[in-house]
Amino acid sequence: MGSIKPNDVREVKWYPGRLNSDITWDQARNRTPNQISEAPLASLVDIKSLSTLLDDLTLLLGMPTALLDPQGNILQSAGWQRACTDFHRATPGACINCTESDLFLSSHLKEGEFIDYKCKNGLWDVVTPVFVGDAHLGNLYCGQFFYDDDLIDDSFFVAQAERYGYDQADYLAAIHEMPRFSREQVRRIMGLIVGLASYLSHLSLTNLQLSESRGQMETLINALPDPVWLKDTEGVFLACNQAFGRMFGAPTCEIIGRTDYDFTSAELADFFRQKDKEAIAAGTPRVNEEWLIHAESGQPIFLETIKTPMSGVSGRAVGVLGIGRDMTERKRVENNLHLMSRVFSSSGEAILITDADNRILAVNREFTKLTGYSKEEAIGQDPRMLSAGNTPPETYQEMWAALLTNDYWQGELWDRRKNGEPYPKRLSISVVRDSAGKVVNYIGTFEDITDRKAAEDKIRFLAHHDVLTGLPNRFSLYERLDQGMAFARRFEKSLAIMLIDLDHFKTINDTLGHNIGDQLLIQVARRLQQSVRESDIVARLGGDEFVVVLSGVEKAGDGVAEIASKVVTQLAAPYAIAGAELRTSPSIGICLYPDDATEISELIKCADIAMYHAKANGRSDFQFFIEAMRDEVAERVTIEHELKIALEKEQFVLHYQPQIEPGARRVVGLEALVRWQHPTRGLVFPGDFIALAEETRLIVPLGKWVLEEACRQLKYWHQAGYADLHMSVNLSPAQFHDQSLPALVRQVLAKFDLPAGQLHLEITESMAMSDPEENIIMMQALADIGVKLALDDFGTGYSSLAYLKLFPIDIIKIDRSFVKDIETDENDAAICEMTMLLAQKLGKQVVAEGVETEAQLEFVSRIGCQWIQGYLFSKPLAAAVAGNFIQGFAG
Ligand SMILES: Nc1nc2c(ncn2[C@@H]2O[C@H](COP(=O)(O)O[C@H]3[C@@H](O)[C@H](n4cnc5c(=O)[nH]c(N)nc54)O[C@@H]3COP(=O)(O)O)[C@@H](O)[C@H]2O)c(=O)[nH]1
Repeated sequence: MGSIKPNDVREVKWYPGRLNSDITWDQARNRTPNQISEAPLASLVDIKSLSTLLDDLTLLLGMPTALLDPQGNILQSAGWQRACTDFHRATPGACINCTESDLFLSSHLKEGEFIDYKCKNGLWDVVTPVFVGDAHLGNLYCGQFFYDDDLIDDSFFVAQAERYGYDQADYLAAIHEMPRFSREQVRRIMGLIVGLASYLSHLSLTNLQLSESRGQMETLINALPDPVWLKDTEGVFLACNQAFGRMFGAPTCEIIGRTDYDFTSAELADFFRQKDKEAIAAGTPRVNEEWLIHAESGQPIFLETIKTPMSGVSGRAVGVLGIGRDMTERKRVENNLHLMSRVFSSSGEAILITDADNRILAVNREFTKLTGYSKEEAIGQDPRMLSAGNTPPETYQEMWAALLTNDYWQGELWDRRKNGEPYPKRLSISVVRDSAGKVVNYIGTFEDITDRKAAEDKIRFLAHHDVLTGLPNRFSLYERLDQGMAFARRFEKSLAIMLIDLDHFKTINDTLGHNIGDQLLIQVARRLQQSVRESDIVARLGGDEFVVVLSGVEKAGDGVAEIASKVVTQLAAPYAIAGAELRTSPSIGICLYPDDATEISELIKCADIAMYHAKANGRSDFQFFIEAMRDEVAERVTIEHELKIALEKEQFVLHYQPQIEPGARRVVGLEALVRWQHPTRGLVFPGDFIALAEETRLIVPLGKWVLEEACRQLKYWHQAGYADLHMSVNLSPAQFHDQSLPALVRQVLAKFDLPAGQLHLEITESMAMSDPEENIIMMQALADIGVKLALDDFGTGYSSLAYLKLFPIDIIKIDRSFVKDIETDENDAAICEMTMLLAQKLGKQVVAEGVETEAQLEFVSRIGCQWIQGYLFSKPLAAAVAGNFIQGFAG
């Protein structure tokens, strides 16, 4: 050891103290500087906890101590204030110089070595390094002493005092008070300090290793895709990985220290807690299955967790380790498989699965039920075993082609059950391929379509046929007619279209019942079929309308009339139905394709017009369509239009035909008969427009006008002194069925203040019999008003006597067709007599219509007819003329 050379830090630095026994200063100086640890000491050791240790050590040693990092930053120190003295500490730059030298010195030391050196202030410091492995973590210092063999050169300290402006005396006194140690003492002290350094090295190393292994562990568990967590026995999270954090929707650092209750519903947290407790209580790993919502994805996940209880050193439970595995996909697959197997076994369709070589691998219950083959019988077989052998080979070719290109085929085949019974089936085949596109399986599903086919056939039949007669319906007729027309065009032939309507069928239906009507229609259909060739068409359009289409007709329509005549004869022959003999007759309209029309709808229209003419000409006959009829139709359209205008412009007038009581030679009443004062055609009679007005329902406003006008006129005559006169007004079917009729009658009677009994309302017999039970209600409503009801055209409408008794009618008008030939036709005379007898029996008044001759008058008077209406006395007269007639007749 040399003497102290003051002032120069560097010099001070190069004044070597003594290294520990094995190393010389020069040796230390020539070493490679220590590598500085990247891990700061403060992160490896709890520096604060060293504070007490250094304090105690300083007290014990009588020397200040300090722990510095490799850069010279003081991490912890004790006693330096005293040791350095206020003077030294107050010296700017002094410490820095010291630190620099410390750094240099210590960085060249190895673990376990120490070195002493004299500081700029002339005092000694000793330093030893702290290592972690080869890396230099920091230095432990102690110092600020003199060796006992130091010669204290006061001049050095005086110069120092001067240099730094210290009080010289004080400074020298302080210097002389500084501790003095023998080298042996310092060596021993340093043994302690080196030991402490070694302890810190080991502690740092341990902590570093611990932190490294923790880091590795974290990397490891964070790399796991499955959630992993650690809880204490209270359910507080001690650790978890990032997968777990994602599941709970929080970073791991926020989860640690908290519980399930902070992240899930209380119910779920209770469940987790319970399962944790069970695992801890069991002392062995427990597996649970849990559904929860994954916070990050928002999707429900199915988690299989293994909860392993953890024990401390003492063996006591300290917590539970949880490892979860997201089994959602597997669960979904499981569920799907379960579902598929249920679908397979409980499917209402038969299912068979084959391998790529078309050998049956599996069949379901429905397969066995449908085919009769058990699973055992079917497995291993080719599905051809099911074939009935009558499916065309093209069907199979088409099937395999579709499977090859589309992986799917659907179609209908004929198979045979095990018991030999053939049946039609609807089969769907799907091809299953592996990821390489190779066929693995064929899945066939099929059902027995016997019932469906039968239903389809039935529906097809019903769609094309009339249910009652089994004849082709309108739809089918049009289809066949279309084909027939094409055929006729090709072979230059004609078609004859006959539209057949049964005369008075409605009356038969209404009086004898629908059942009888239906029987009649069935028999008519059979007769029609028997009347023509099989190649001809017989169809029913609905109601009592039939169509017969004769094919292969020569251009001129030759032979059609003969067939039509035959049909009339056939249908007019009596029918035996329900033990009774029934009669009807047809009215037939005939047109020719292509002469009359080339469109189906137009042909039917032509036949209809012709049929209408056949009816108008007296029924039970046929009528060919002629071009002039088309004009009539056009005329009807014109009249309809003109009728509307006539109503608006009040072009109608009433004529009145007197009704006479011949014995008393007085006019008892008048019948109001409407006429149309047409602007160009003159006076038009009701026969030319009433039917059309009825069809178009214009009769309702017209009838209302007639009723009002007739009552107005009656009131006029009453006021003129003929208060006993009654007025007869005709009611059309449309008027009669209008529910507001009674109200209208009341209103009109009230308007003209007429006694109800002097208004007679005439309804035709056929109208009354069209729906007798329903009509009685309206008749009664009118009778209740007090008006009198007359049954017009009696004898023409097939009255049922039973109903006649029930009708609340007062008057019967014998139709003029019976009166006309009363003198010559015994039948007519008999009908008139019978009507009279019946009326007397029922207490009804009788009016004879159409009395034109004295003889007729004499006859009807003789049989007891009270009132007479006819040209013999007067034609219908305009109001003024009728007034004169009343006056003149009475006179
Ligand atoms: N709903 C309504 N129908 C009405 C109305 N006015 C008339 N009619 C109906 O028109 C039918 C024809 O009437 P019309 O041409 O006026 O003929 C009537 C008489 O002129 C005719 N008649 C009377 N006596 C004779 C006769 O001796 N010989 C002969 N050839 N004809 C005669 O009879 C018709 C009256 O018959 P009826 O009504 O049955 O008493 C007519 O039948 C009415 O139905 C109307 O306003 N509304």
